[in-house]
Amino acid sequence: MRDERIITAMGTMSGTSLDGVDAAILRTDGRRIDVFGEGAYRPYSEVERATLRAALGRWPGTGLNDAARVVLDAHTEVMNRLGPAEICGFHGQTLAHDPRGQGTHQLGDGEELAARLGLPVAWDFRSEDIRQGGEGAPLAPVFHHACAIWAGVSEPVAFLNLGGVGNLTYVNPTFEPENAGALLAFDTGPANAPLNDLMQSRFGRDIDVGGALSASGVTDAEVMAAFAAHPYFRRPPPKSLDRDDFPSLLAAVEGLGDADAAATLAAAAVHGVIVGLKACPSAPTRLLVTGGGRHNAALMAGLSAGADCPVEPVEAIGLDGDLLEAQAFAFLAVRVLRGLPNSFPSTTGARHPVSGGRISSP
Ligand SMILES: Nc1ncnc2c1ncn2[C@@H]1O[C@H](COP(=O)(O)OP(=O)(O)OP(=O)(O)O)[C@@H](O)[C@H]1O
Ligand SMILES: CC(=O)N[C@H]1[C@@H]2OC[C@@H](O2)[C@@H](O)[C@@H]1O[C@H](C)C(=O)O
Repeated sequence: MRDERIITAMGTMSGTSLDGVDAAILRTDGRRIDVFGEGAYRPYSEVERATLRAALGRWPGTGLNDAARVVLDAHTEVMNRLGPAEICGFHGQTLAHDPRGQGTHQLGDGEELAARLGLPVAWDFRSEDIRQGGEGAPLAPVFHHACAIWAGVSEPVAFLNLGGVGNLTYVNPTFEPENAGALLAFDTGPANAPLNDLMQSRFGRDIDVGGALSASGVTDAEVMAAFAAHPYFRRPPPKSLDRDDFPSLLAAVEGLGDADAAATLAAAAVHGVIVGLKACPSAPTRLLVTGGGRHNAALMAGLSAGADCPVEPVEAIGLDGDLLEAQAFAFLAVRVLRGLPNSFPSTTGARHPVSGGRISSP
């Protein structure tokens, strides 16, 4: 008999921005969201961030003990602040992502985390999808679908996560996620990562707060034209990216003044989304933005100018854009537990729906 009990799950996400770990509680049966619980955030310290930054691009077995300890300590700390929960979804820290080559690498040992927390931990969410021919990302789409249902959305909408990388999910809530036409998902292009890198190299700061610098500059047409010609934008979805897949973008703005460089990087992030919207099976009725980039006024203004539908933060339908990805991994953990698929041919390109993930018990 199908297990339909609603259980309390905790999820965590430490994204490509390397800012810190988000954690959140969610009650679900793995199909529908029952109720959202509390959330917590544990920023990485400067020293921890430097350790993780130095590990970017590295694969397992390459002497990552210090970085692994940073990931586990930060997760244990933030997860101990929340609870109780019956299972944890642990995404880990993505260090490298090369789905057609070496695979994907999320640093963090779920077995050790389970022992530390005394709770079952679902982890390693992406590798099985890649083994089944998928991109291994994005994985939040099935959760976006559940969010649309939870919010009572009845028309097709698009969710856009503006993290280090951008990812877009088209949701038609009239179909269940496993049915054709319900979902289309893909990474749109670089989002905040190049902007953060620019702020770091020019000002020693982490982010362009509010998008103030980006909003004060002028987009460089030549850099944009070269960026827009990148073959990624001609590739049909599903498709995914690594954090640093567009190294030439940062190099291209080197000769520009600070404001124009920032404006150009923001315009580049917007470009990927506008191209992506055109790939949707039907025009979304609204673009619901989650992730830190929704706080960047230049990104939001660029999206509003370029999209053919209203652009709003996910708060417009009652969701919390700071916690959505952590909540997603709580939801995905319960789906792993119940053997429900977390990815589909239309979200990652896998040959068939894949549950993925593994569960380690304490
Ligand atoms: N107030 C703000 N103003 C401007 N930008 C912001 C603000 N707050 C956050 N950001 C941007 O959002 C980023 C963090 O977003 P988020 O936490 O969604 O990304 P992530 O989870 O690390 O990445 P990903 O979704 O790619 O895994 C920051 O690094 C910064 O660039
Ligand atoms: C490999 C990896 O960690 N990818 C992340 C990253 O951050 C945004 C984008 O690139 C997305 O593909 C994915 O995260 C979200 C949570 C996802 O899997 O849905």
